[in-house]
Amino acid sequence: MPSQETPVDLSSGALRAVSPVHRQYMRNMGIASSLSVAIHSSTGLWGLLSSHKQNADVLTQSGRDSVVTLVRVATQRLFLLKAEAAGRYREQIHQQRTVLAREVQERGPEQILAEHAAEWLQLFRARGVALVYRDQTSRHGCTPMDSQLLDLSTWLAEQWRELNPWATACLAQTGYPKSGDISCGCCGLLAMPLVIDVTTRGWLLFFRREQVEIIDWAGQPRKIPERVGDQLRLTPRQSFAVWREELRGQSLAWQPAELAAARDLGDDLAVLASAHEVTRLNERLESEGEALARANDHLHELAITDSLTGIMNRYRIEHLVQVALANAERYGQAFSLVLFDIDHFKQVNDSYGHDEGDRILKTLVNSLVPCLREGDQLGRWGGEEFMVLIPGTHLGGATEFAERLRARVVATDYGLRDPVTVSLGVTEWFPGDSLKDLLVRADSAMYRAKKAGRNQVFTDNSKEHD
Ligand SMILES: Nc1nc2c(ncn2[C@@H]2O[C@H](COP(=O)(O)OP(=O)(O)OP(=O)(O)O)[C@@H](O)[C@H]2O)c(=O)[nH]1
Repeated sequence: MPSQETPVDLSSGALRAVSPVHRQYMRNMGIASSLSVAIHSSTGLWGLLSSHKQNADVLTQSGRDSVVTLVRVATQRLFLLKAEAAGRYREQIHQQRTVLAREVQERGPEQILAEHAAEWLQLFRARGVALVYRDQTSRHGCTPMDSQLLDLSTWLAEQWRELNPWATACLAQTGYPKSGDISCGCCGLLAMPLVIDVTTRGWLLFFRREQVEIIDWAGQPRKIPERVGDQLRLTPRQSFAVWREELRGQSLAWQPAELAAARDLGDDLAVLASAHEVTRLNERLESEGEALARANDHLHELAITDSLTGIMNRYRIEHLVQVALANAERYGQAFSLVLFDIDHFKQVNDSYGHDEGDRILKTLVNSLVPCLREGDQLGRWGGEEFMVLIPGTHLGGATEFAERLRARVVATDYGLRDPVTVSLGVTEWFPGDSLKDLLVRADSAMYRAKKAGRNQVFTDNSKEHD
């Protein structure tokens, strides 16, 4: 045979020399003939059927072929059973995914896990399942504690950047530094990374407890090398006496089908989690938007309202007069203004106090509001001075209205010894008027009413005579 670097694969060779180690083994075991048939699965050597005989015996070709055929038939049956079991498992996982697909976005991943935990524990032959994301944990069954789960997921995120599941039957052998702190007895971990959004990662974690495995070998299976001269030689097993091996610190191994199932369920859970996040975010934005709109309305209301009397403030009534002016210029819509001021209000304050003065202001406003027609606008011009904008009304009608206001003020009971009266100035819009023109005329009319003895209505129609 030509010398070469790599050993020659003789697995399918029918006739080949028996290795010296095997001959030694046969001598050790006191056997003179042996027959071994390899069992291959799609992924490689799966097992070996081995039989021995004490006396030397030559198996005929047909005898050998029969044994090989029998092994093949049995192997096929075995793999068929395994494939059926895998099919049933896939079907169960498929059912779980169908259920998840029907989940509504109102339910968070924690709730979904809580509902399915029992089934998933059974499907994954696990003792505990946990979900870790956004520094929150939710767990079911036998799992490490919350702080340990957070620590474990941080470590996993550093170690495992892939989007496939990561699994071990023995956490202590993975290099996880805090595996000794985990006291729940779980040593097997299947961890599926969840991609919730660009920045948020989570973990779906399944835990298995230690499973002490006792294996009875036909003889010590490990071949121990022995030094012969300056060479190392393998010493094959010495007898068929049962050699018992006890495997500790390991969980059941995670099967490829279980890893695939964890990936499918994890992906579904991640999709549900991100859909849930989007729904929550929208709800929050909506309610924040509504709160903001309410706050804006409130601010606007505050900005245009007189805090003492609750009617419009000067800013607002002045704005409305400007709007009326623009409409009057464009469409010729008439309007009038009444400006009035409480007479000797300083005396009211001086005699009864400022609080009492405030009360008079409020009482006066309340008594006047019922006199207003729809469209009339009453505002506080400042201090004890008020303005009424009367749309669609000429000077005559506005003067009658002002007179009614005056009479109403006098007729109102303020609970004071002295009567409360107002002096009123009335003016009407004329084409070409500016806001200032209107205000000057209304003010001068009111001033003349004061001058004439107060508690009177005066008009300023000076423009009419211009
Ligand atoms: N209580 C109270 N008083 C106010 C308020 N705003 C203005 N005043 C008072 O109203 C009074 C107005 O006094 P003056 O401008 O001298 O006028 P008057 O006493 O009403 O006299 P005439 O206008 O000439 O009839 C002052 O004493 C102000 O302090 C207010 O919101 N509350």
